[in-house]
Amino acid sequence: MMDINELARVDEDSVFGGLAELNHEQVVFCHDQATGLKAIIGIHNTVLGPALGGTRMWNYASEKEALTDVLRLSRGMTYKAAITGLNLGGGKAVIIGDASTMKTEAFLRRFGKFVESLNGKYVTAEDVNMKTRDMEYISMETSHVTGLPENRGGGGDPSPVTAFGTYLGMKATAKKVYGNDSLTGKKVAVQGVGQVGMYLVEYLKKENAEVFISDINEDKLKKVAAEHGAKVVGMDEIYGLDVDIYAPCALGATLNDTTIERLKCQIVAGAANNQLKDEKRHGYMLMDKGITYAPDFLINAGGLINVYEEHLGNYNRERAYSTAEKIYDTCLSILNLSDSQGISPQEAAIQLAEKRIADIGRVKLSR
Ligand SMILES: NC(=O)c1ccc[n+]([C@@H]2O[C@H](COP(=O)([O-])OP(=O)(O)OC[C@H]3O[C@@H](n4cnc5c(N)ncnc54)[C@H](O)[C@@H]3O)[C@@H](O)[C@H]2O)c1
Repeated sequence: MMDINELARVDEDSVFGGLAELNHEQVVFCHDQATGLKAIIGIHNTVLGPALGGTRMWNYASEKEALTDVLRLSRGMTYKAAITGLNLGGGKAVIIGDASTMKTEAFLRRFGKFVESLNGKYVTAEDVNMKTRDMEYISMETSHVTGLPENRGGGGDPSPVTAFGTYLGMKATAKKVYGNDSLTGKKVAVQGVGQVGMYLVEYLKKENAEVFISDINEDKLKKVAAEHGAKVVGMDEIYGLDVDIYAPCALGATLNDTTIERLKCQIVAGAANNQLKDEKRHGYMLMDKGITYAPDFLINAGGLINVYEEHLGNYNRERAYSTAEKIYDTCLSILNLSDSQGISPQEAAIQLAEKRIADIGRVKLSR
């Protein structure tokens, strides 16, 4: 299989090149003149189950950029579900446009009709710029939707479960690196104190870690600093801090040539998706610096676990937390595999995920 970073180099005009190289099953282009809807649904793999993944609405600079995003994101969902032991495939949708002006009821319901036309092969949920209210409109046209509000039988905000899983992944990595998983007295730099970051800070402070935070949003910084006694640092300063753990909880690609050079930590463990700018190269660059990386798609899987619980029916938050607890053991076994095989933790995680898909795929074909 081609390295994900090769995707950007696939022939500009070759849509099928991108699909074939990342092994996508199907990509659906949705267009509706009346509402102005332009969406792409990427179905990467459905061997383990229906392709569940959120819908992201973004003002993409080009259609090519939107396609690249949906291909990368849907592939990530396949691995996230597989490594977490869920019976789900990987999918994602992107809607091209301005979320602040275009999301009318008709627009969202038209998108719901497209989701419905796939007969459950793709199940949607929230992602960037999509809220539980939007899911309610989508649900008026399709039952293949999760992330509904709690008063509609849904699982509500998945962020606390994501933060819990990330915290356990961080502890498992500490166990591997320091021989015990206590974070007491450890210095942890949390980049981004949004929905996930603020809950993560709460877990860390409860365990008496020393927490440093950065964010572009001054109000969030003030609130989290006041509530949990975290120390505010500059947006750029966070990379060079003398800390034990760096937890990226804002955007992707913050682990790159420039930032890795500056890191002084022994562990990177955070919730952001696609933290490694170049999955392969930067995974190994961290290893060469002696920094242990907790694979992002594994330790941030709490949110997917939460919507999976909802998808199964009779949503039960306790069950979601108890499934998320398994992230600790899975993370440790991946770090051990990475050690024994001399490969990066990200590569080890992808290997394990692909093995589960292959094994279960054979079971499904057997008589
Ligand atoms: N919410 C979930 O359940 C969930 C699940 C899996 C993965 N994730 C990933 O975790 C990350 C955080 O998700 P969230 O739901 O907390 O999002 P959010 O939008 O609530 O929080 C992100 C925070 O990062 C801040 N930020 C943006 N750029 C920054 C920068 N350069 N430096 C410092 N802070 C910056 C924002 O101001 C915001 O407060 C995202 O990458 C998301 O894809 C979230």
